[in-house]
Amino acid sequence: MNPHLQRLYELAQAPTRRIVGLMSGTSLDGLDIALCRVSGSGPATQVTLDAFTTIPYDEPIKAHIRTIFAKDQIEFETLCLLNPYIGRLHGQLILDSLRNWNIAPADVDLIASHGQTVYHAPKRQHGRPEFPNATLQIGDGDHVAVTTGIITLSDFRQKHIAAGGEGAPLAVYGDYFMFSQAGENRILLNMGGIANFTYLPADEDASAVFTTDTGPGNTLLDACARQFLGQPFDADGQLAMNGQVNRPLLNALKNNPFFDAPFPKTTGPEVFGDEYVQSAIQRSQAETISPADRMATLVQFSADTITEAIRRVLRPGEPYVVYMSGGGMHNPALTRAIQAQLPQCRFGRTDALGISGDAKEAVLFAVLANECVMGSTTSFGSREGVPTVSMGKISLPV
Ligand SMILES: Nc1ncnc2c1ncn2[C@@H]1O[C@H](COP(=O)(O)OP(=O)(O)OP(=O)(O)O)[C@@H](O)[C@H]1O
Ligand SMILES: CC(=O)N[C@H]1[C@@H]2OC[C@@H](O2)[C@@H](O)[C@@H]1O[C@H](C)C(=O)O
Repeated sequence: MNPHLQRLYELAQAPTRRIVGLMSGTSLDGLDIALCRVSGSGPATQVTLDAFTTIPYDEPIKAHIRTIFAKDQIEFETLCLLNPYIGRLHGQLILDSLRNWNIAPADVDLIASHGQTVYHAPKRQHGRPEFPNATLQIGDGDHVAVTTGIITLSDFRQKHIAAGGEGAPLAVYGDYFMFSQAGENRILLNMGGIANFTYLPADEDASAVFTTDTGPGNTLLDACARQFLGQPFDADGQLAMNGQVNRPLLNALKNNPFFDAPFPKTTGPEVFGDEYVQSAIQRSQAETISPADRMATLVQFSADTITEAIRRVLRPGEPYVVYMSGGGMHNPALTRAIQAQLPQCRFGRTDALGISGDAKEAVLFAVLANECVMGSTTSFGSREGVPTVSMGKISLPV
């Protein structure tokens, strides 16, 4: 028997698995690496986050990824080259981090690798009835496994699509297991490049639980910061807080059928990118507004679409707690605008629940890898978009 298959068999029976979860999201800011200990499975999952780091991508890497990222037309050679390149890069960054943490690679049981999303195309978006939902993550798991010598699970989203989902959001699987709490209505709000939230009702009814994207989180704010500040993001919302919301532009930005579509739904920078903003600016004749006003309006756009989505699940008179995660929780212009519109909710961060909001998505993939190895599949009822399925492909190091 292949000794790695034997190892997987033993891991599934061990009380705890040490899993490195990876996430590199739509912000292209870098690779999130979460060193986790995971025990149990399904709703009995317990996670301890032992270490976490974000390793920023250097500018040449960001530039390479941007040449193909969320674009309809690309140079095929670049896509082909980046697939193994990113896998090896991620493998190397894991080895560097383990060295910093004084952990030997042999003491890590599994890597759970999300890869880099380069294109996301649910049916609603591509509109071609003969084709299914589709999404593409690169950074092949075989390269991660061979570079590190650690069994690697990767490419989680394809199985979700194969089983009837859109390939995202997958957060529901981790959020329900880690954060559902009887007696408290919870909203887990993640503000990355794209924002999403998970609804966790106080009665813990799995069939009512779901995660949905709401639209842009930071992606348009970051593009505006690159253009006007020459910075990767508007640090602490400084530019936004010096501007005024331009109502005609805000209304033009909000005029998109995605926002009225039923939950759960997904989107990406393929829709909400530079061209989207340019078109809204032209339609609202906002060409001459200041950079600060543009940033303030984009922040309001993210905040309005997030809060309008969340309000659709709130029952009048009931208390809710919103636990924030993702880089957007560090932008006070965004968080204040959101809080002002949800007086029915108390706000905190997932840190208060034991998992840092910066690490939450990387931890999610460790949980998904654990589910795959443990063979557990929790039913979320018959809701479309949340199939009962395990996810991840297994790459062996030799
Ligand atoms: N101090 C700060 N002030 C303002 N914005 C910040 C700050 N810190 C982080 N951010 C925002 O957070 C972003 C990074 O967020 P995050 O790492 O959650 O994105 P991601 O993982 O790429 O997202 P996704 O969930 O879409 O995959 C930055 O690009 C920036 O917009
Ligand atoms: C296709 C893709 O990579 N989607 C990401 C992205 O980043 C946030 C949002 O859009 C979410 O749908 C998803 O990631 C999280 C981890 C998810 O699947 O839950």
